[in-house]
Formats: sequence, structure tokens, C-alpha cells
Amino acid sequence: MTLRAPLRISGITELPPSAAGMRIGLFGGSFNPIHEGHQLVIEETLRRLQLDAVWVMVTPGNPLKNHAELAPLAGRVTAARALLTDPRVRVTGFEAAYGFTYSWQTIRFLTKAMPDRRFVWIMGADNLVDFHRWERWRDIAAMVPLAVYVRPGSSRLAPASRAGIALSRYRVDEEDASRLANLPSPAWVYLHGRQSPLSSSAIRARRRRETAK
Ligand SMILES: Nc1ncnc2c1ncn2[C@@H]1O[C@H](COP(=O)(O)OP(=O)(O)OP(=O)(O)O)[C@@H](O)[C@H]1O
Ligand SMILES: O=C(O)c1ccc[n+]([C@@H]2O[C@H](COP(=O)([O-])O)[C@@H](O)[C@H]2O)c1
Repeated sequence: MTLRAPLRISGITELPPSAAGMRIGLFGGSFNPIHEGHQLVIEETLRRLQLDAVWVMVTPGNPLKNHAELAPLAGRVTAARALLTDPRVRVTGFEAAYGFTYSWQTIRFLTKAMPDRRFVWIMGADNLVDFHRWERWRDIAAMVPLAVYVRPGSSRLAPASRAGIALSRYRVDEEDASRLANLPSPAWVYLHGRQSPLSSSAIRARRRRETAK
């Protein structure tokens, strides 16, 4: 399915029409709340993968997580837009509007709708550790290259994880990260560099403690 009409995705409709060949990082997340660790991953992947854009996709809800503490989508999108001011970064909550629960649905939709873009899925190392639990994770790896960014607590676990081992033969040296977006899938890179110890769960826990005082 190639779209004939311009694709309307909230937050990213202002993309230039001449976007063929654009390298776009897809950074999905709960962002509950957004923090500087997310910003660091975006900055590093933009630079090292030589991406033209990163689309921050605020999920209606990670299918593997309990949603009891999940803030409303609109507020998470607004907070992400306030923090992420680089003009190459677009924030959208479009998965909710399209009824997508699983990332394979989003990725299949985008790659079919915009076959002339080069999409890369971006995730922190903790997500690779759990990747084998994602719905159709092997299909995801076959649809788009993956960029995995090191994260404190998961740096050694990630390449030794079930998905890390299953995909090990497709791993690209991080010195070649700038080529990743143009490589056929499966292909993935494990990026090491500046690290942030921040996590949304720690921020939420701190806020709870402050409210309880
Ligand atoms: N400090 C960090 N360093 C590297 N990657 C990160 C970091 N924080 C989050 N990420 C990555 O950003 C994406 C979105 O993460 P998410 O919104 O779940 O934040 P989180 O801090 O992991 O939240 P929580 O603590 O609630 O699980 C995921 O791919 C995650 O791996
Ligand atoms: O598709 C799945 O099965 C799946 C399982 C776990 C997480 N995801 C996606 O992974 C992204 C990161 O989620 P999170 O909660 O770790 O920020 C976000 O876009 C989720 O929707 C997707």
C-alpha cells in the first residue's frame, strides 16, 4: 500500500514532501515522563546514524507494562514536545489514533505507506533484553534496522539476551553506524557512548515521595 494522498500523522505532517531517501529514526516509548536520558539517545542516534529526523512515537501503552500509573497520552506528548526542541525531532501520538497496540503494526504501516524513506527503530539496551517478548519481534527485525543504545544496568545483558543472540550474525560494527539506515534488514548496531542513569520509573517514585511529604 503506497499512499497517494499526503499521510496525515499528527505532529509530523509538516515534513517536506520531497522526503524520498530521508533517514528517519523511530523512537517509540511510554515517556511517562520524558527525561534527559531519552534526549541523549535521540541526540546520539541523530549524529551517529546520520539521521535526517527522529519521530518520537508516544505509545498509548506498552503492551508488556502495567498501565495503572500511565499518564494520559496528550500530556505525555505535550511534555515531550516541550523538552525536545531540535527541529529534526517530531513528537506524535498517532499510534493511538490508528489503533495500533504493537510496534510491528506501526512499523508495517509506516514502511508500506512510505517505502521511499529509510526507517530505523531506536531502543535502549533494556528493550533489547526483553525484545523476544514483543509481538512478532522477528518480523520487526526483518522490516527495519535496529539501533540499540547502551543503558546503565543493561549494557552487558543486551547482546547476551535471547534476541541479541538470535540476531548476533546481523550485528553491524558501531563504526559503521552511519550506514545502518541504508542496510537491508535484519541489521542492528549496538551504540556505546554517553550514558544517562535516568529512568521514568525513578522520576515517578521521586514525585510520589514528594507528594507524600
Ligand atoms: N537512561 C536511558 N538510557 C538509554 N535509553 C533509555 C534511557 N531511558 C529510557 N531509554 C529508552 O527510551 C525508550 C523509552 O523508554 P521509556 O519511556 O520506557 O523510559 P524509561 O525510563 O525506561 O521508563 P520506565 O522506568 O518507566 O520503564 C526505550 O527504548 C528505553 O530503552
Ligand atoms: O509490540 C510489542 O509487543 C511491544 C512490547 C513492548 C514495548 N513495545 C514498544 O516499545 C517502545 C518502548 O516502550 P517503553 O514502555 O519501554 O518506553 C514503545 O513504542 C512500546 O510500544 C512494543
